[in-house]
Amino acid sequence: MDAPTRDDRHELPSVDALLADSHVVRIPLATRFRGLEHREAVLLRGPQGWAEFSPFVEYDDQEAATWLAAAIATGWAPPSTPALRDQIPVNATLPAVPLDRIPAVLSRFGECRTVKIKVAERGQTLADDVDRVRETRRLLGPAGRIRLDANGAWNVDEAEHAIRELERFDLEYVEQPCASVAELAELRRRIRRIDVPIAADESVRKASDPIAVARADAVDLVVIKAAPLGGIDRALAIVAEAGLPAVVSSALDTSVGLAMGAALAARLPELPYDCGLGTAALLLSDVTRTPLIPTDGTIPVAAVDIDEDALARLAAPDERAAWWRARIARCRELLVVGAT
Ligand SMILES: O=C(O)CCC(=O)C1=CC=C[C@@H](O)[C@@H]1C(=O)O
Ligand SMILES: [Mg+2]
Repeated sequence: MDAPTRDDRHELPSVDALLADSHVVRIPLATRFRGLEHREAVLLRGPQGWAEFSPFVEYDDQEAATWLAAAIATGWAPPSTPALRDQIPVNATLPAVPLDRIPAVLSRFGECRTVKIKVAERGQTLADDVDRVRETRRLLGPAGRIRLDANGAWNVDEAEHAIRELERFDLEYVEQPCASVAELAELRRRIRRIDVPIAADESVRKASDPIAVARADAVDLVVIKAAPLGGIDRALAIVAEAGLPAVVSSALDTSVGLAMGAALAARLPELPYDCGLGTAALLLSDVTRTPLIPTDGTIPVAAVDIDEDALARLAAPDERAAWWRARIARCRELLVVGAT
């Protein structure tokens, strides 16, 4: 699979065109997630509508350029395939919070039947994970679905041990239990007898070859994120080539980025799992008056109406805005180089 460079259906917009109607926002999170208390993002208005550029600040320009390709594909090119559905079932996402905070965090997501729980958090133990999963199962009841995400933090022995401890809570799947494709393959071989599927996330979105994990037969399903994979068309191509069931998930985006995720989920031929697109519930504010917070466990597939007042209210400090604009210019340059 080639890295995304430029889309043949549109010229790469100039830096001036990209920044002409751009707004850098800094949004407080309701719950610390991924070590973050604020989420920074740039909203860009292209001829096709609003797009989001929000690679995490620690990512290098090469990795961030793929997110810019996704934003350009959204704001500057019409979708190339039709949507197949207009509502997307989503999961609640539970950060590694203390037990007494679980009900408050889950209540932000409304009536979701599925919860993804973060495990293997730095500074915590397996006992903390067991307690968090047990409490969530108690709150959700036996019909609810529970999936875990370890963000690659376990080695193979730790992952095997943890999954054997946690499987009694009835797990839908475990996302990225180990970091490398080789470890995932080894883990999958070891736990073959217990019925806990393994999903790849970082092994898809951060890999130079996003199909390698599927080719190695190392996982049962893939997690797909539109922004880090260069946009909807490229993500659809990756799912088709991987030949595995896919879960569309967010990058902790604003509702504009979530709308791109929903548009991707709407275009997958099959959608067997609830998607990780409920994360507007983790933000204390958003760039629209109608944020994509789940209602009855779903979000709609639709463009988002931007609230200009919110853009002003959430505007990032000047030095952060300048940093993001410079980043966009550098990333665009990388897309130009990649295209020649
Ligand atoms: O999948 C979900 O339920 C929500 C999205 C989510 O978990 C993530 C969003 C952004 C960054 C990641 O650390 C994290 C993930 O690893 O999947
Ligand atoms: Mg993940």
